[in-house]
Amino acid sequence: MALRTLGAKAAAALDQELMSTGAFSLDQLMELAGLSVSQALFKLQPPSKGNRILIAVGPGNNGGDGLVAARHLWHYGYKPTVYYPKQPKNELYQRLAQQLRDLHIPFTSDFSSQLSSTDYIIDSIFGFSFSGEVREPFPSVISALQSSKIPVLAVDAPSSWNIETGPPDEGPGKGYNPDALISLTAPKPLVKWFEGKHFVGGRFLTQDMADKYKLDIPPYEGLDQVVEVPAK
Ligand SMILES: NC(=O)C1=CN([C@@H]2O[C@H](COP(=O)(O)OP(=O)(O)OC[C@H]3O[C@@H](n4cnc5c(N)ncnc54)[C@H](O)[C@@H]3O)[C@@H](O)[C@H]2O)[C@@H](O)CC1
Ligand SMILES: [K+]
Repeated sequence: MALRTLGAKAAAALDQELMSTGAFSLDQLMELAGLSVSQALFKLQPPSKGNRILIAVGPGNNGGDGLVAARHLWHYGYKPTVYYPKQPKNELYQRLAQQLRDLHIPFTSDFSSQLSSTDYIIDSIFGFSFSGEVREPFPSVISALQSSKIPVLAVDAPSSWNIETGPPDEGPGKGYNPDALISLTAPKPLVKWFEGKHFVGGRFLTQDMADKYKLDIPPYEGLDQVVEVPAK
C-alpha cells in the first residue's frame, strides 16, 4: 500500500517543528537526508556499474542534501562532480561546499558539457519550496535532465514539478519524469504522477510526529536509511 503524502505547507511546518520543539538542528536533518540520498543512489547504481555522478545543486536546502550526498558518495568510491551555479552566502552551505573542495571533488560551471562523461545524475535543484516558473540559470539544466538518456535520481521532487499538482504542462520540465525519486520524510502529493523507482529516506521521524502529520513511518530494515516503496 502506498504511504500517505505530505503537502508543501505541511512539509515546511513539519521541518520547522523538528527544528524547534523537536530539538534537531538543520545540519543534522540535512546530513541524514543527504545520507539517505547517497544510499538510494548506491542501490540504483553500485560504483562497479559506473561511478561518475553529476549532481545538480540548487540554492536551498534541497541543494544542501545534494552537497551532503556528494561527500558520502565520494567515500563510497564514486567520482562525483558538482554543478552549483548559485551559491548563497549561507554558512551551512559554504561549509558543505568546503568539505567537498577538501576532498578535491570537482565543481563545474557547465552542466551540459559533463553529460558525456556521467553515469548517473542527481537532481537536487528544488524540493518542497519550489513554486512558479523556473528562473535562470536552471531552465536549460532542467531541459537537459528532461532530454538526457542518462538516468536521474530526483531528491524529494523532480525539479520544476509542482509539489501538489505534479508535472508542468509547459516550460523546461514538460515531459521530465526521472528514473528514480527519493522522498524525504514522506512522499509529496506529486508522487501520484511519478512513474519510476521510488524510495523514502530521512529516518528521523518519531511516531508522535508521524501521527500528528498523519504520515506513515516506512518499514526501514537494519542499517538502511532508505526503503523502496510503491509511488502510488
Ligand atoms: N524534513 C526533511 O525531510 C528535510 C528536508 N530537507 C530538504 O529541504 C528541502 C526544502 O528546502 P527549502 O525550503 O530550502 O527549499 P528548496 O530547496 O526546495 O528551494 C528553495 C530555493 O529555490 C529557489 N526557488 C524557488 N522557486 C524557484 C523558481 N521557480 N525558480 C528558481 N528558483 C526558485 C528559492 O529562491 C530558494 O533559494 C526539501 O525538499 C528537502 O530536500 C533537508 O535538507 C532537511 C530535512
Ligand atoms: K529535486
